[in-house]
Amino acid sequence: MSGRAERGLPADYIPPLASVDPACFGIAVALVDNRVFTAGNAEQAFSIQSISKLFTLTLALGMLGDSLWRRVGREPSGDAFNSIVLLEYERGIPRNPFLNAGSLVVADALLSSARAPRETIGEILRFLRFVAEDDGIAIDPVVAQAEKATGYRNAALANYLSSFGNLTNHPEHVLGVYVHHCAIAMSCRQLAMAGRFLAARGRNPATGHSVVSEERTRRVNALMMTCGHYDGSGDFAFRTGLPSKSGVGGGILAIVPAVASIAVWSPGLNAQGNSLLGIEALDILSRRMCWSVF
Ligand SMILES: NC(=O)CC[C@H](N)C(=O)O
Repeated sequence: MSGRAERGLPADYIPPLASVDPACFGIAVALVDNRVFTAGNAEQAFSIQSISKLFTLTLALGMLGDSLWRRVGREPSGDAFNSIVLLEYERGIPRNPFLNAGSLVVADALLSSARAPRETIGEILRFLRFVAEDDGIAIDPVVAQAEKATGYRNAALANYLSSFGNLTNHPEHVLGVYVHHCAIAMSCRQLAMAGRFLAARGRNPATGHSVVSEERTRRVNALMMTCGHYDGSGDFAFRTGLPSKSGVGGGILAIVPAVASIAVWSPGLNAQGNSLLGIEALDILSRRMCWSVF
């Protein structure tokens, strides 16, 4: 098999992602007993892309509670992450909050409870720094700018949502928030640390402080299991038995409830836009450690 076939190809529709070295591979495992294990390029920051959507969802649920579910569904779509077709059939209510359309609604909800896009972006970044206990986490402005300049499909989704009355802010502002949270750069170590509250029943296991309620982590984990890998979610659940969220930067955050938060990164993607080697690694790890929740 060629290297290309083994590793997949990095995303190229967001130009800076195409130039990331496909040979990179990193993994970090943060256990709820506070031990952290890393291997490979675990300290190198990469574009977390759609992994950011689980953090914006957590924040939005904290601010709006269950009223968010009037504007976005909780069902897997079986469609690509940037698909527009279902939106027409379902009258502007995205199937789930991890599809691009769904997370545009989540970004809109966050924007409505702040005053300006800049403030909302700052809030998302502060939340990530807080849960990861790491002030070094930042947005990559080159990635944000590139996605803004080339994101015609996301612009179409935002405008379409507006036509159904499911955005309350101007689509430009919602897209601004969206591309910036997708452009957050984090290492596997930082990401694994940030995911600990999902493994530790809503608490930071190091400090014992509550981040969100236990019930909310159960719900976010359930959505990750059913929708976290888009039209690859069923296969990922079948192989690993773990709630998990992928991004087109090649990162995956997987949660072993009550045990660990795992971040893995390899930029080459499979046909569904999920990290090919990342899935492979989580499959092996989950089986060897008997970490499937089933
Ligand atoms: N699956 C992803 O990571 C997609 C996120 C990317 N920012 C996009 O909107 O296309």
